[in-house]
Amino acid sequence: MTKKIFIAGLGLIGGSLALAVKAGHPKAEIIGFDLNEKAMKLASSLQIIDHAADSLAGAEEADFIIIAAPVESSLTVMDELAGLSLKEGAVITDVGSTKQSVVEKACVFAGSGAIFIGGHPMAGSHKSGVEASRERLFENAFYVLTPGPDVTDSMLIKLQNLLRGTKAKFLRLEAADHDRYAGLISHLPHIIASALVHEVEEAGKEEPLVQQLAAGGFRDITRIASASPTMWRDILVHNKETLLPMLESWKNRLHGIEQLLREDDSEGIYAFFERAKSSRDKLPSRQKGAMLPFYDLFVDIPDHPGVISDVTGLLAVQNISITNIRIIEAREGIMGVLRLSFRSESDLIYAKQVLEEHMYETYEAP
Ligand SMILES: NC(=O)c1ccc[n+]([C@@H]2O[C@H](COP(=O)([O-])OP(=O)(O)OC[C@H]3O[C@@H](n4cnc5c(N)ncnc54)[C@H](O)[C@@H]3O)[C@@H](O)[C@H]2O)c1
Ligand SMILES: O=C(O)C(=O)C[C@]1(C(=O)O)C=C[C@@H](O)C=C1
Repeated sequence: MTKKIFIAGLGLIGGSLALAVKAGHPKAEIIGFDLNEKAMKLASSLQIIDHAADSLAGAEEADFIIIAAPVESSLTVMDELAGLSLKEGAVITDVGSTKQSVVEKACVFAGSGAIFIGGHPMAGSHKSGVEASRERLFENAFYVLTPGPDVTDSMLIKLQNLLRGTKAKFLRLEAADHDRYAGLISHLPHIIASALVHEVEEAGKEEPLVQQLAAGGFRDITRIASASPTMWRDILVHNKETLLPMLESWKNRLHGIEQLLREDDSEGIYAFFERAKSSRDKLPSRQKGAMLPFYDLFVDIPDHPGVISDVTGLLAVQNISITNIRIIEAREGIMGVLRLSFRSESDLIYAKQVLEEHMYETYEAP
Protein backbone atom coordinates (compact mmCIF):
# COMPACT_ATOMS: atom_id res chain seq x y z
CA MET A 1 0.00 0.00 0.00
CA THR A 2 1.23 3.51 -0.79
CA LYS A 3 2.30 5.38 2.33
CA LYS A 4 1.34 9.02 2.69
CA ILE A 5 3.90 11.43 4.07
CA PHE A 6 2.78 14.91 5.10
CA ILE A 7 5.45 17.60 5.39
CA ALA A 8 4.62 20.88 7.15
CA GLY A 9 7.23 23.49 6.25
CA LEU A 10 8.71 23.35 2.77
CA GLY A 11 12.07 25.05 3.22
CA LEU A 12 15.62 23.77 2.93
CA ILE A 13 15.09 20.91 5.38
CA GLY A 14 11.47 20.00 4.52
CA GLY A 15 12.34 20.00 0.80
CA SER A 16 15.55 18.01 1.27
CA LEU A 17 13.73 15.43 3.40
CA ALA A 18 10.96 15.16 0.79
CA LEU A 19 13.59 14.34 -1.85
CA ALA A 20 15.45 11.89 0.40
CA VAL A 21 12.24 10.09 1.48
CA LYS A 22 11.22 9.75 -2.18
CA ALA A 23 14.66 8.39 -3.05
CA GLY A 24 14.25 5.69 -0.36
CA HIS A 25 10.57 5.02 -1.14
CA PRO A 26 9.76 5.91 -4.76
CA LYS A 27 6.11 4.86 -4.29
CA ALA A 28 5.51 7.09 -1.25
CA GLU A 29 3.06 9.95 -1.77
CA ILE A 30 4.46 13.22 -0.47
CA ILE A 31 1.94 15.87 0.53
CA GLY A 32 3.34 19.28 1.40
CA PHE A 33 2.03 22.30 3.24
CA ASP A 34 3.60 25.69 3.92
CA LEU A 35 2.14 28.93 5.20
CA ASN A 36 4.03 30.62 2.40
CA GLU A 37 2.18 29.95 -0.84
CA LYS A 38 5.21 30.72 -2.96
CA ALA A 39 7.17 27.96 -1.23
CA MET A 40 4.32 25.52 -1.87
CA LYS A 41 4.06 26.42 -5.55
CA LEU A 42 7.81 26.10 -5.97
CA ALA A 43 7.87 22.73 -4.20
CA SER A 44 5.17 21.48 -6.59
CA SER A 45 6.76 22.85 -9.73
CA LEU A 46 10.18 21.46 -8.78
CA GLN A 47 8.41 18.10 -8.14
CA ILE A 48 9.72 18.04 -4.61
CA ILE A 49 6.21 17.16 -3.40
CA ASP A 50 3.49 15.16 -5.15
CA HIS A 51 0.60 17.30 -3.90
CA ALA A 52 0.11 20.55 -2.04
CA ALA A 53 -2.40 20.58 0.83
CA ASP A 54 -4.75 23.50 1.53
CA SER A 55 -4.10 23.37 5.25
CA LEU A 56 -2.64 21.26 8.04
CA ALA A 57 -5.85 19.20 7.88
CA GLY A 58 -4.18 17.36 4.98
CA ALA A 59 -2.18 15.57 7.69
CA GLU A 60 -5.26 13.60 8.75
CA GLU A 61 -4.72 11.00 6.01
CA ALA A 62 -0.95 10.68 6.56
CA ASP A 63 0.99 7.70 7.91
CA PHE A 64 3.96 9.96 8.71
CA ILE A 65 4.01 13.67 9.50
CA ILE A 66 7.26 15.65 9.32
CA ILE A 67 7.24 19.13 10.86
CA ALA A 68 10.01 21.18 9.23
CA ALA A 69 9.32 24.75 10.33
CA PRO A 70 11.40 26.99 12.63
CA VAL A 71 11.17 25.74 16.25
CA GLU A 72 8.60 28.25 17.55
CA SER A 73 6.30 27.61 14.57
CA SER A 74 6.80 23.86 14.99
CA LEU A 75 5.28 24.12 18.48
CA THR A 76 2.25 25.90 17.00
CA VAL A 77 1.96 23.25 14.29
CA MET A 78 2.05 20.52 16.97
CA ASP A 79 -0.82 22.21 18.84
CA GLU A 80 -2.83 22.48 15.62
CA LEU A 81 -2.16 18.85 14.63
CA ALA A 82 -3.29 17.69 18.06
CA GLY A 83 -6.70 19.24 17.32
CA LEU A 84 -7.15 17.08 14.18
CA SER A 85 -8.22 13.43 13.78
CA LEU A 86 -4.88 11.90 12.96
CA LYS A 87 -4.55 8.34 11.67
CA GLU A 88 -4.22 5.66 14.38
CA GLY A 89 -0.51 4.74 14.59
CA ALA A 90 0.67 7.78 12.61
CA VAL A 91 4.27 8.73 13.38
CA ILE A 92 4.98 12.44 13.81
CA THR A 93 8.49 13.85 13.85
CA ASP A 94 10.16 17.27 13.66
CA VAL A 95 13.57 18.49 12.52
CA GLY A 96 14.14 21.39 14.91
CA SER A 97 17.65 22.35 15.98
CA THR A 98 16.60 22.31 19.65
CA LYS A 99 14.82 19.37 21.21
CA GLN A 100 13.85 20.01 24.83
CA SER A 101 10.82 22.26 24.29
CA VAL A 102 9.63 20.23 21.30
CA VAL A 103 9.76 16.98 23.25
CA GLU A 104 7.89 18.61 26.14
CA LYS A 105 5.21 19.81 23.73
CA ALA A 106 4.72 16.23 22.48
CA CYS A 107 2.36 15.62 25.42
CA VAL A 108 -0.36 17.23 23.26
CA PHE A 109 -0.52 13.94 21.32
CA ALA A 110 -1.19 11.81 24.41
CA GLY A 111 -4.22 9.60 23.79
CA SER A 112 -4.47 10.66 20.12
CA GLY A 113 -3.31 7.31 18.74
CA ALA A 114 -0.41 9.10 17.00
CA ILE A 115 3.13 9.01 18.33
CA PHE A 116 5.76 11.77 18.35
CA ILE A 117 9.51 11.20 17.96
CA GLY A 118 11.77 14.28 18.07
CA GLY A 119 14.41 14.48 15.34
CA HIS A 120 17.28 16.67 14.21
CA PRO A 121 19.23 15.96 11.03
CA MET A 122 22.57 17.53 11.90
CA ALA A 123 23.51 18.88 8.52
CA GLY A 124 22.36 21.94 6.73
CA SER A 125 23.42 25.11 5.10
CA HIS A 126 23.38 28.87 5.45
CA LYS A 127 20.88 28.82 2.57
CA SER A 128 17.19 28.60 3.26
CA GLY A 129 14.06 27.98 1.20
CA VAL A 130 12.83 25.05 -0.83
CA GLU A 131 14.94 26.07 -3.83
CA ALA A 132 18.08 25.15 -1.85
CA SER A 133 16.83 21.58 -1.16
CA ARG A 134 19.14 18.68 -1.93
CA GLU A 135 18.40 14.96 -1.82
CA ARG A 136 21.85 14.19 -0.43
CA LEU A 137 22.04 16.97 2.13
CA PHE A 138 22.07 14.53 5.05
CA GLU A 139 24.28 11.82 3.58
CA ASN A 140 26.70 10.56 6.27
CA ALA A 141 25.51 13.21 8.72
CA PHE A 142 24.27 12.36 12.20
CA TYR A 143 20.48 12.28 12.50
CA VAL A 144 19.57 12.61 16.17
CA LEU A 145 16.33 11.05 17.41
CA THR A 146 14.99 11.84 20.88
CA PRO A 147 12.15 9.36 21.54
CA GLY A 148 10.19 9.73 24.77
CA PRO A 149 9.45 6.77 27.10
CA ASP A 150 6.20 5.91 25.24
CA VAL A 151 8.06 5.20 21.97
CA THR A 152 8.69 1.51 21.29
CA ASP A 153 11.68 0.16 19.34
CA SER A 154 9.43 -0.85 16.48
CA MET A 155 8.09 2.72 16.14
CA LEU A 156 11.65 4.03 16.11
CA ILE A 157 12.64 1.52 13.43
CA LYS A 158 9.56 2.51 11.40
CA LEU A 159 10.73 6.14 11.40
CA GLN A 160 14.35 5.23 10.62
CA ASN A 161 13.11 3.12 7.74
CA LEU A 162 11.09 6.05 6.39
CA LEU A 163 14.23 8.20 6.55
CA ARG A 164 16.65 5.62 5.12
CA GLY A 165 16.99 7.61 1.85
CA THR A 166 18.78 10.34 3.83
CA LYS A 167 21.72 7.92 4.22
CA ALA A 168 22.29 9.58 7.57
CA LYS A 169 23.62 7.90 10.72
CA PHE A 170 20.94 7.69 13.39
CA LEU A 171 21.85 8.53 16.95
CA ARG A 172 19.49 8.28 19.91
CA LEU A 173 19.91 11.00 22.55
CA GLU A 174 18.08 12.53 25.49
CA ALA A 175 16.68 15.91 24.47
CA ALA A 176 18.64 17.78 27.19
CA ASP A 177 21.93 16.15 26.10
CA HIS A 178 21.18 17.01 22.47
CA ASP A 179 20.59 20.66 23.37
CA ARG A 180 23.85 20.83 25.33
CA TYR A 181 25.92 19.29 22.53
CA ALA A 182 24.22 21.31 19.79
CA GLY A 183 24.62 24.43 21.94
CA LEU A 184 28.37 23.98 22.01
CA ILE A 185 29.11 22.86 18.45
CA SER A 186 26.40 24.73 16.54
CA HIS A 187 24.56 27.45 18.46
CA LEU A 188 27.49 29.12 20.25
CA PRO A 189 29.60 29.17 17.04
CA HIS A 190 26.66 30.76 15.26
CA ILE A 191 26.47 33.57 17.81
CA ILE A 192 30.23 34.11 17.58
CA ALA A 193 30.23 34.16 13.77
CA SER A 194 27.40 36.68 13.70
CA ALA A 195 29.04 38.87 16.36
CA LEU A 196 32.24 38.87 14.32
CA VAL A 197 30.31 40.13 11.29
CA HIS A 198 28.88 42.95 13.45
CA GLU A 199 32.39 43.81 14.60
CA VAL A 200 33.71 44.17 11.05
CA GLU A 201 30.57 45.99 9.89
CA GLU A 202 31.01 48.58 12.66
CA ALA A 203 34.67 49.09 11.79
CA GLY A 204 33.71 49.31 8.13
CA LYS A 205 31.61 52.42 8.81
CA GLU A 206 34.82 54.31 9.63
CA GLU A 207 37.10 52.43 7.25
CA PRO A 208 35.18 51.03 4.25
CA LEU A 209 38.25 49.23 2.93
CA VAL A 210 38.05 46.76 5.83
CA GLN A 211 34.99 44.96 4.45
CA GLN A 212 36.40 44.84 0.95
CA LEU A 213 39.55 43.23 2.31
CA ALA A 214 37.58 40.57 4.20
CA ALA A 215 38.98 37.42 2.63
CA GLY A 216 39.55 33.69 3.23
CA GLY A 217 39.68 33.36 7.02
CA PHE A 218 36.91 35.84 7.74
CA ARG A 219 34.67 34.36 5.08
CA ASP A 220 35.30 30.78 6.28
CA ILE A 221 34.49 31.56 9.89
CA THR A 222 31.42 33.72 9.12
CA ARG A 223 29.71 31.75 6.30
CA ILE A 224 27.02 30.55 8.69
CA ALA A 225 26.07 34.12 9.62
CA SER A 226 24.18 34.28 6.28
CA ALA A 227 21.57 31.81 7.60
CA SER A 228 17.90 32.54 8.35
CA PRO A 229 17.48 35.01 11.26
CA THR A 230 14.04 33.52 12.07
CA MET A 231 15.46 30.04 12.46
CA TRP A 232 18.35 31.26 14.63
CA ARG A 233 16.18 33.52 16.79
CA ASP A 234 14.05 30.49 17.65
CA ILE A 235 17.11 28.32 18.35
CA LEU A 236 18.52 30.84 20.83
CA VAL A 237 15.17 31.43 22.53
CA HIS A 238 14.63 27.68 22.93
CA ASN A 239 18.14 26.88 24.13
CA LYS A 240 18.57 29.88 26.42
CA GLU A 241 19.34 27.94 29.62
CA THR A 242 22.12 26.00 27.91
CA LEU A 243 23.57 28.94 26.06
CA LEU A 244 23.82 31.46 28.90
CA PRO A 245 26.55 29.56 30.84
CA MET A 246 28.32 28.79 27.54
CA LEU A 247 28.48 32.50 26.72
CA GLU A 248 29.90 33.15 30.20
CA SER A 249 32.60 30.53 29.64
CA TRP A 250 33.32 32.02 26.21
CA LYS A 251 33.81 35.49 27.73
CA ASN A 252 36.31 33.97 30.19
CA ARG A 253 38.19 32.33 27.35
CA LEU A 254 38.49 35.64 25.52
CA HIS A 255 39.58 37.24 28.75
CA GLY A 256 42.29 34.56 29.05
CA ILE A 257 43.82 35.35 25.66
CA GLU A 258 43.51 39.07 26.38
CA GLN A 259 45.59 38.57 29.54
CA LEU A 260 48.26 36.63 27.68
CA LEU A 261 48.54 39.46 25.19
CA ARG A 262 48.65 42.18 27.86
CA GLU A 263 51.42 40.33 29.65
CA ASP A 264 53.39 39.75 26.42
CA ASP A 265 53.28 36.05 27.26
CA SER A 266 54.41 34.80 23.86
CA GLU A 267 54.85 31.24 25.13
CA GLY A 268 51.28 31.28 26.46
CA ILE A 269 50.02 32.64 23.14
CA TYR A 270 51.89 29.90 21.27
CA ALA A 271 50.42 27.27 23.59
CA PHE A 272 46.92 28.70 23.01
CA PHE A 273 47.21 28.23 19.25
CA GLU A 274 49.13 24.96 19.50
CA ARG A 275 46.42 23.38 21.66
CA ALA A 276 43.71 24.58 19.25
CA LYS A 277 45.56 23.27 16.21
CA SER A 278 46.20 19.88 17.71
CA SER A 279 42.58 19.51 18.81
CA ARG A 280 41.15 20.79 15.49
CA ASP A 281 43.45 18.50 13.49
CA LYS A 282 42.06 15.49 15.37
CA LEU A 283 38.45 16.14 14.34
CA PRO A 284 37.12 13.40 12.07
CA SER A 285 37.72 14.86 8.62
CA ARG A 286 35.28 12.71 6.65
CA GLN A 287 32.38 13.25 8.96
CA LYS A 288 29.64 15.41 7.56
CA GLY A 289 27.17 17.40 9.57
CA ALA A 290 27.78 19.34 12.71
CA MET A 291 31.52 19.56 12.17
CA LEU A 292 32.41 19.44 8.52
CA PRO A 293 29.71 19.82 5.93
CA PHE A 294 31.79 19.13 2.82
CA TYR A 295 34.28 16.67 1.37
CA ASP A 296 37.19 18.91 0.50
CA LEU A 297 40.12 18.31 -1.80
CA PHE A 298 43.00 20.77 -2.18
CA VAL A 299 44.74 20.99 -5.55
CA ASP A 300 48.04 22.73 -6.23
CA ILE A 301 47.65 24.80 -9.35
CA PRO A 302 50.34 26.60 -11.31
CA ASP A 303 49.80 30.30 -11.97
CA HIS A 304 48.75 30.29 -15.62
CA PRO A 305 45.51 31.16 -17.42
CA GLY A 306 43.02 28.37 -18.06
CA VAL A 307 44.17 26.11 -15.26
CA ILE A 308 40.89 26.28 -13.32
CA SER A 309 38.81 25.43 -16.36
CA ASP A 310 41.21 22.54 -17.03
CA VAL A 311 40.61 21.13 -13.52
CA THR A 312 36.83 21.59 -13.62
CA GLY A 313 36.69 20.28 -17.19
CA LEU A 314 38.51 17.05 -16.24
CA LEU A 315 35.96 16.44 -13.49
CA ALA A 316 32.99 17.38 -15.66
CA VAL A 317 34.02 14.83 -18.30
CA GLN A 318 33.85 12.16 -15.57
CA ASN A 319 30.48 13.49 -14.35
CA ILE A 320 31.82 14.45 -10.92
CA SER A 321 29.86 17.37 -9.44
CA ILE A 322 31.68 20.07 -7.52
CA THR A 323 29.53 21.66 -4.80
CA ASN A 324 31.92 24.50 -4.01
CA ILE A 325 35.14 25.90 -5.41
CA ARG A 326 37.54 28.44 -3.91
CA ILE A 327 40.98 29.76 -4.83
CA ILE A 328 42.72 29.93 -1.49
CA GLU A 329 46.04 31.37 -2.56
CA ALA A 330 46.97 32.76 -5.93
CA ARG A 331 49.71 35.29 -6.26
CA GLU A 332 51.61 36.13 -9.37
CA GLY A 333 54.47 33.77 -10.03
CA ILE A 334 53.71 31.22 -7.32
CA MET A 335 51.58 28.08 -7.13
CA GLY A 336 48.00 28.59 -6.04
CA VAL A 337 45.73 26.28 -4.10
CA LEU A 338 42.26 25.39 -5.26
CA ARG A 339 39.79 24.02 -2.74
CA LEU A 340 37.14 21.78 -4.31
CA SER A 341 34.18 20.51 -2.29
CA PHE A 342 32.23 17.39 -3.19
CA ARG A 343 28.96 15.85 -2.09
CA SER A 344 30.32 12.49 -1.04
CA GLU A 345 33.45 10.65 -0.13
CA SER A 346 33.24 8.56 -3.30
CA ASP A 347 33.15 11.73 -5.46
CA LEU A 348 36.20 13.04 -3.59
CA ILE A 349 38.19 9.81 -4.08
CA TYR A 350 37.29 9.63 -7.76
CA ALA A 351 38.18 13.30 -8.32
CA LYS A 352 41.55 12.82 -6.61
CA GLN A 353 42.30 9.85 -8.86
CA VAL A 354 41.31 11.73 -12.04
CA LEU A 355 43.35 14.82 -11.17
CA GLU A 356 46.43 12.85 -10.14
CA GLU A 357 46.29 10.91 -13.41
CA HIS A 358 46.61 14.34 -15.07
CA MET A 359 49.65 15.26 -12.97
CA TYR A 360 47.90 17.55 -10.49
CA GLU A 361 49.10 17.30 -6.91
CA THR A 362 46.21 16.95 -4.47
CA TYR A 363 45.78 16.60 -0.74
CA GLU A 364 42.83 16.27 1.62
CA ALA A 365 41.85 18.42 4.59
CA PRO A 366 43.90 17.43 7.68
N1 LIG B 1 19.01 25.17 7.95
C1 LIG B 1 19.71 24.25 8.57
O1 LIG B 1 20.94 24.16 8.39
C2 LIG B 1 19.03 23.28 9.48
C3 LIG B 1 19.61 22.03 9.73
C4 LIG B 1 18.94 21.12 10.55
C5 LIG B 1 17.72 21.47 11.13
N2 LIG B 1 17.19 22.71 10.88
C6 LIG B 1 15.88 23.02 11.47
O2 LIG B 1 14.93 22.78 10.45
C7 LIG B 1 13.81 23.66 10.57
C8 LIG B 1 13.56 24.33 9.24
O3 LIG B 1 14.71 25.01 8.83
P1 LIG B 1 14.97 25.39 7.29
O4 LIG B 1 16.43 25.66 7.17
O5 LIG B 1 14.31 24.40 6.41
O6 LIG B 1 14.19 26.78 7.22
P2 LIG B 1 13.53 27.48 5.92
O7 LIG B 1 13.42 28.92 6.30
O8 LIG B 1 14.29 27.11 4.70
O9 LIG B 1 12.08 26.81 5.85
C9 LIG B 1 11.14 26.90 6.84
C10 LIG B 1 9.76 26.84 6.19
O10 LIG B 1 8.78 26.69 7.21
C11 LIG B 1 7.64 27.44 6.80
N3 LIG B 1 6.75 27.65 7.95
C12 LIG B 1 6.91 28.51 8.98
N4 LIG B 1 5.89 28.40 9.84
C13 LIG B 1 5.05 27.45 9.33
C14 LIG B 1 3.83 26.89 9.75
N5 LIG B 1 3.24 27.28 10.89
N6 LIG B 1 3.24 25.96 8.97
C15 LIG B 1 3.82 25.55 7.81
N7 LIG B 1 5.00 26.05 7.37
C16 LIG B 1 5.60 26.98 8.12
C17 LIG B 1 8.23 28.70 6.21
O11 LIG B 1 7.31 29.39 5.41
C18 LIG B 1 9.41 28.13 5.43
O12 LIG B 1 9.07 27.82 4.10
C19 LIG B 1 14.15 24.60 11.72
O13 LIG B 1 13.49 24.17 12.87
C20 LIG B 1 15.66 24.46 11.90
O14 LIG B 1 16.02 24.68 13.24
C21 LIG B 1 17.80 23.59 10.05
O1 LIG C 1 26.52 24.06 7.67
C1 LIG C 1 25.79 24.98 8.05
O2 LIG C 1 25.60 25.95 7.36
C2 LIG C 1 25.09 24.89 9.32
O3 LIG C 1 25.04 25.84 10.03
C3 LIG C 1 24.44 23.65 9.65
C4 LIG C 1 24.02 23.43 11.09
C5 LIG C 1 25.28 23.40 11.98
O4 LIG C 1 25.43 24.22 12.86
O5 LIG C 1 26.09 22.51 11.77
C6 LIG C 1 23.10 24.48 11.57
C7 LIG C 1 22.03 24.23 12.31
C8 LIG C 1 21.37 22.95 12.24
O6 LIG C 1 20.67 22.64 13.37
C9 LIG C 1 22.26 21.87 11.83
C10 LIG C 1 23.36 22.12 11.11
